[in-house]
Amino acid sequence: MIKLEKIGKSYKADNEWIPVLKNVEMEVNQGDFLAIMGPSGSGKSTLLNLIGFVDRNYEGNYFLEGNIVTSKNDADLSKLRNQRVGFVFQQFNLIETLTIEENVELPLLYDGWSYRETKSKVLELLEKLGIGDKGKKMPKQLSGGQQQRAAIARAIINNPDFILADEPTGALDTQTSNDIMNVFKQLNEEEGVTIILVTHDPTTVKYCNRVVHMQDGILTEEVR
Ligand SMILES: Nc1ncnc2c1ncn2[C@@H]1O[C@H](COP(=O)(O)OP(=O)(O)OP(=O)(O)O)[C@@H](O)[C@H]1O
Repeated sequence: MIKLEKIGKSYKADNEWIPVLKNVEMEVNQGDFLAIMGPSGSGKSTLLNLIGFVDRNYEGNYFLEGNIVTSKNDADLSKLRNQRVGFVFQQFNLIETLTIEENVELPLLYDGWSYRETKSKVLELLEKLGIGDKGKKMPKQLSGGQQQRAAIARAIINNPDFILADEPTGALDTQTSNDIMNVFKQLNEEEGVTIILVTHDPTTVKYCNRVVHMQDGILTEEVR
């Protein structure tokens, strides 16, 4: 599904180019639940942004379903981002001035759906994620775990090919972290949703079926 070949990326600091990703080779298959682990500053978020079509300044080749992504322009990349990827972040990143329902329906509206069509789809998904009664609330009125469920709903509402989750349990207590990881696990096992998770937390890794480690921009896969 995703294939990265010899990916390299550097940032310029004080007139010097600092390599952040070095010759990264990676394949992600449909249905994988993959963890990316590694110390702070090792390049995990840089890699995630590249996989999520946020960044296109890198060396090497990126293939999605066998098609090369590397040479696409910004407009094509933003279309891919809207249709193919769901993002989940540590701080939830819900829009504070919109209700939960409105937050979750946004990706559908961007995709050209009418308000009338989105309603039942949003309500069904909120119900499935255990926050069916929270649709009319504002994000601030929900607990961290409930907000993350809403963010997951927003990430999967338009059936993306894969979810990119950047430390999605980093702001949650242990019990709520486990609840959220179980939501991901259920989506992965029951609906075949492909998930790529950046995490510092070894306890979240037991939910994943593959683990890769990033160290100074070099990616290696753990043999399990
Ligand atoms: N826009 C940028 N300009 C310059 N340097 C950057 C930029 N973004 C990231 N870096 C540098 O690239 C390196 C990798 O950063 P990245 O955010 O990918 O690491 P990370 O593994 O995700 O870290 P963390 O776990 O702390 O989020 C760091 O040294 C960082 O300072």
